[in-house]
Parts: sequence; structure tokens; C-alpha cells
Amino acid sequence: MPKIIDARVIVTCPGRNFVTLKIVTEDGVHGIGDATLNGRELAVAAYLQEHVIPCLIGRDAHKIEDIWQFLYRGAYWRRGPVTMSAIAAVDVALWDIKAKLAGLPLYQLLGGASRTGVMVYGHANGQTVDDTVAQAIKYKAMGYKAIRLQTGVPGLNSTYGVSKDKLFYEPADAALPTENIWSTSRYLPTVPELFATARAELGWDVHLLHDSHHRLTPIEAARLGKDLEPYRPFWLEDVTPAENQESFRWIRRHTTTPLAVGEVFNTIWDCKQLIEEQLIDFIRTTIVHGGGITHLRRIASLADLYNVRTGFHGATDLSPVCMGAALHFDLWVPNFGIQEYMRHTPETDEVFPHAYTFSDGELHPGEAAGHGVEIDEDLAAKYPYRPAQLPVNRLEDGSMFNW
Ligand SMILES: O=C(O)[C@@H](O)[C@@H](O)[C@H](O)[C@H](O)CO
Ligand SMILES: [Mg+2]
Repeated sequence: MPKIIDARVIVTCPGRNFVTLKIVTEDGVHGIGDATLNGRELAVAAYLQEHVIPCLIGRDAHKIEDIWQFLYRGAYWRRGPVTMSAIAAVDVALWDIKAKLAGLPLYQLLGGASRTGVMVYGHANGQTVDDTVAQAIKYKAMGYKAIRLQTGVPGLNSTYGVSKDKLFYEPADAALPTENIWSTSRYLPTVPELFATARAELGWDVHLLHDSHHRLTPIEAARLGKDLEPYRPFWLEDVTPAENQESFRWIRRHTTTPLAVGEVFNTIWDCKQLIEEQLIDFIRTTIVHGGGITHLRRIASLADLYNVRTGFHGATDLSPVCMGAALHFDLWVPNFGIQEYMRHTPETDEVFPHAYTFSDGELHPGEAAGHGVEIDEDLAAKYPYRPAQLPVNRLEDGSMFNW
């Protein structure tokens, strides 16, 4: 049996912070898992270092399910992003080891390829509608079949998803939270104008997406969904905070615009009602924050019963290790929808060499044994952790709001 003899947490900051767990077996095979939780990285690193790694030493690395159940049930304080990101890192590292020992790319162990490639969406953003659409034209020229559109809001200094850097987007921009101002009434009219212009310039042979980033009430979301129907969005994401899953009934009653939710979820319990009542069309919970491959398979299987497809989160603050594992999952999962793909910076890609490749609007995980992503520990050590937190939002009257 491949006995676990060592495990260590690697924190590195090649432009942004990443937390990686490396597990080593006695026959020298290792596996790695992403444990990055943007703005709370050290909480997960400590959880792994202090409470998980001591429990792993001496265990059989092949016993992925048993270890998952041990870490989930054994925590007593179940669920939550820190616990589930730590469990995810162990889970992905063990799947990596199992696939390496079998000499197979991870997707083969999950059930083989269900498609030839993984359709991804890129991120066009700009200060104005015209700037954003000009970026979208560039993404279409790069071969993207799906493009997310995020534009500045007149009268607001900042908004979600709009950055000076057009290819890389990093919202955790300061050691303490930057305080931004938000106004839904200023924001709401901009999105239909953005989609009308985009459809006029880009045509209908490209999927268009938008992320409202938890900022609307259900009835505001219903109105935006209706306003966008003529432009046939692929999805409207995170329209309203989803702790109250039944609030999506109000949105569903008013609009046929497809809804995507779940990047802040971390177990099946966060989305069970949304899926079973078919209140959403895409589930975004991803490998690093959703308990790893073992738990995501359960979420995807439940979703498949209710016509809900996967649409994994894939922002820059999820490491290439998460992207690699997600792509193997995406290649296999029968109810695949789409994969978010915010490119990482060149220094990040150097720290995390990987087998996945982009062509013609799709990513492919590659045929390397395991999930195909490694970490260069010597290079990682050159980028020490740098405190960084996500912004907060206040309304124009000063009251706290959702970022
Ligand atoms: O859809 C998305 O990618 C966003 O919601 C993310 O950029 C999100 O804001 C970040 O991952 C938060 O760290
Ligand atoms: Mg989002």
C-alpha cells in the first residue's frame, strides 16, 4: 500500500497568494492539491498544518473515500470554506497520487472522456460599454466561444470585474479591505445596454455571460433577467446572495434567463434545494472550495438528475492545481456546462508547470499521469506570502453591502 510518510503546506505569492498541499508516499510518489481561499489563505494553511497533516501520516493513500469521511465527519464542526478547502486539498492530492500510480490521466479514473475538450469562457471588461465590447471582440478573435462581459458603472469609481489589467484580474488588492462604493440603481441600466451593444457587434455565435456578484435583491435580479432575455445570455451569475436558497423562486417566476450560482458554496447542502427545485441552471462550486473531487462528484450527480449543469469557478485566485483537477473533472462529467478560465500570470505558470493547454476556445487537461500540474518548490520559495484581502462594499449612504 502507498503509505503516506510526509505532507507539507507550501504558501507562495507569484503575484498573488496560493496555498498548496503536497503529500508524499513511501514509494516516492507525491500528489498536490490546491488549498487557496482568497483573503483567508493562512487560515487554511494552519488548518492543514495543525489539524490535518498529523492525521494523514501512516495512512494508505489509496483510501481516498475513507480519508475524506474521516476528515469531514471527524472535524465535528462540519462544512465551511476553510474546512472544505483543506479537505479538498487532501482529496485532490490523493487522486493525483492514485492516477500517477495507475499511470493514467485523472479523467480516465473518473470514467474517461465524455467530450473532446472543455469549453471555457474568458473575461472582457472595460470602463465603458464600448471598451468592454472592444475587449470582447479581441477574445472572440482569440478563439473564445464564450465571453463574460463586465463594464464600469457611470458615477462609481469601481465595480466588480473591471480592472486596468485586461488579461489578469486580481480583486484582493490590499492588506486590509479596500472600501468601495456600490449603487444598484446606477448599475442596473448598464447591463442591458452592454448586452445590446455586444450582440450588435459580436453577433449570435458567441455565448455571453455576466456576473452580478451577489448584489441584487431577488426582485431586482428578476428585472435584470427579464431585461436581458432579448440578448439570450448564456447565464446571469450570482444575482443575489444564495444563503436563502428559496429566494430564487421569485427570480425563476419572472425570467427565463439561465442562472448560475455556487462559487462561494462548499458542500452539497449549500445547493441541494437550488438543484432539486431546479431554481438554477449551472452550479459553480469548484474543486478547491467544494471538498475536492470526491464531494464534487456527489454534487454533479445530484445536479444531473435535475437538468443542472456544471460551470466551475475558475478565477485567478484558484491555482493552476485547481484548474488542472477541474479540467479532468470537466472532461469526464456527463452534465458539463462550461469552465471559467481567468488566465494566470507567467510567474504563476512558472511556479505551477502544467499539462493543460488552450486552443480554439477550449482547454484540455493533457495526458500526463495524475492531474498534470506540479509545483516548483524552489521557485515557490522565492515568492513569500503577502497579506491581501478582498474589498468590501458600502452603499452611497455608508451602509455595509455585498462585495
Ligand atoms: O466569477 C468570478 O470569477 C468572480 O466571482 C471571482 O472573481 C471572485 O470575485 C473571486 O474569485 C473572489 O476571490
Ligand atoms: Mg463570480
